[in-house]
Amino acid sequence: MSGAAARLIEVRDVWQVYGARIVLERISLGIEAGSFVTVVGPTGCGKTTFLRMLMSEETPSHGTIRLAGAALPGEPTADRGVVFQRYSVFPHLSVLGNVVLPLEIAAAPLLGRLFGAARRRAEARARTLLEEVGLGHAASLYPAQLSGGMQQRLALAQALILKPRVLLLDEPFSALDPGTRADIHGLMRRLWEETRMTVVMVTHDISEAFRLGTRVLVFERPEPDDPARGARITHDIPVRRRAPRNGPGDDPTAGTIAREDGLARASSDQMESSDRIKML
Ligand SMILES: Nc1ncnc2c1ncn2[C@@H]1O[C@H](COP(=O)(O)OP(=O)(O)OP(=O)(O)O)[C@@H](O)[C@H]1O
Repeated sequence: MSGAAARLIEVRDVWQVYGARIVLERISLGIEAGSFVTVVGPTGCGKTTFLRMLMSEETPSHGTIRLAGAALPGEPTADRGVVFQRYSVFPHLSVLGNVVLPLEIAAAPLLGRLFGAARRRAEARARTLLEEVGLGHAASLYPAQLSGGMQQRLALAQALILKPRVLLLDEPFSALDPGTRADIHGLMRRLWEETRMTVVMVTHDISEAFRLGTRVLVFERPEPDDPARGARITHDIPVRRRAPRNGPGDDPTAGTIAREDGLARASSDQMESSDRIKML
């Protein structure tokens, strides 16, 4: 398959303008099916705005976004799952109920409920996924009874139950403590490897961006104080991993990340940029 044919998302000359303020300008890129793209950049540079456009929660002021060769639908669709930093799950539903709900809405959009055998099938599917994300024991609990890490595992399960082609993540792990975050990184990579879905993740954490991503995009405003200049993609960095020591079943998040050789040569500029971002 040629590179162009494998592109699932095609962004062409996208701008986003709010009143007199240009937030994003000249954003063009292709995202290959199965890639894990991470987006970093200073606060307020338009990362979430970019993600919201991929979700169809916002329309670009200018330019086009295509998904699988067709114009992006005008509203969010089940083939694009999403997880936010917080509040992705419904507090009044049990853990199981939260994961069954997307199946109910997809199968019975008017009632939003399934009954009898259809409900049992949906619950069995949800329980399997809950086991996969490490929440098999927590199916009858409510979100308020879960730790932050468990809530984000639940949010991932809820986003994955409809098997989206694209998973959009907006700082999903940033509120977690470092140990919990490391665990969920392992889970995220395993889910990504198993499903081969395409992931676009916004993060403030540059080491997380390189640990999880196959490609890191840096958004930056060339003139931060000039409202007439929006952010652009200033660096587009492929990431490759060294093989794990004991084979592919080993720790998928082992921190052995290296840049593509060609880019390593140009990386001092990029590291300066990365350091700047880290400090913001
Ligand atoms: N609907 C809107 N109307 C007006 N301005 C908006 C709107 N949405 C976002 N903005 C502005 O666009 C800019 C970019 O916001 P965005 O949330 O995309 O940035 P970000 O890079 O995700 O920031 P952070 O890293 O702090 O989360 C901000 O100045 C924000 O105030």
